Amino acid sequence: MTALEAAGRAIAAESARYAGMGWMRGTSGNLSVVLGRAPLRLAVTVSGRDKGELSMDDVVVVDERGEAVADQPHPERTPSAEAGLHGRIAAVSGAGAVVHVHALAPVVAAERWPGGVPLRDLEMLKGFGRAAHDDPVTVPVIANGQDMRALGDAFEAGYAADTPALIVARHGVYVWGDDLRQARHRLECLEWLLRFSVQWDTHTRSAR
Ligand SMILES: CSCCC(=O)C(=O)COP(=O)(O)O
Ligand SMILES: [Zn+2]
Repeated sequence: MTALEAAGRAIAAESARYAGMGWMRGTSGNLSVVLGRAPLRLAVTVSGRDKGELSMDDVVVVDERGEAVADQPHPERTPSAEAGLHGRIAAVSGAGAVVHVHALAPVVAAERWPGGVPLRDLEMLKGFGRAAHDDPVTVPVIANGQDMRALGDAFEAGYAADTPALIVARHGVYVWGDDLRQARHRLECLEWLLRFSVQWDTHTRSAR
C-alpha cells in the first residue's frame, strides 16, 4: 500500500467516526494528513462529499496553498475548499495531521468569547496536551471567510505552539497533532472543555 493509500484509508475511517459523532453533518468538515515536507504535500478530503461515506480514494494531494498537484492518481478532483488552511496549519505548526469539524460547542464558545476562549483548572486539559493546573490556555478565535490565505494569515498572527487548535467563528474548529489519532484525542478533549465552559458560563449567569 502506498503512503497516499494508507492516508486515504485512515482519513476515511476517521471521517466516518466524526460523522457518527454528529460533528460532520451534511458534507461539513475536512481532514488532512501530511505526506511529505520538502516540499509540503498533504492528502486532504475531496470537497463536498458526505464525510460519513468516504472511501480511501476520496482524497486529493495538495501543496502548501491547498492546490491540487499534477503528479497524483486523480489530479482533476476538487480538494476541500479549506485545504489552504490545512496547508498553512501544517506548515506553521509542523503537524502531521489536521482535522476540521463543525461541532457546535466551539462555535457557541466563540460567540461568548470572540477574543479567544479561556480554559483553566480542568483535568481534560491534559488530553489537550497541557497540564491541568498549568497557566491558563486561550484557544484562538478568528473571523470566518472564504479566502484561505486571509484565514491562514489570521491563524499565523495568533499562533501559539502549545495550543494545537483554532476556532473559526460561526464556522467550526481545527485541531492538529502528530497524526490523526493524536488530533482526535485532542479534539475530543477540547470539545468537552468547550462544552463545559459554555454550559458553566450559562449556569453561573442565570444563577446571578
Ligand atoms: C456545509 S459544509 C460548508 C463547507 C465547510 O465549511 C466544510 O467544512 C466542508 O467543505 P469541503 O469543501 O471540505 O467539503
Ligand atoms: Zn468547515
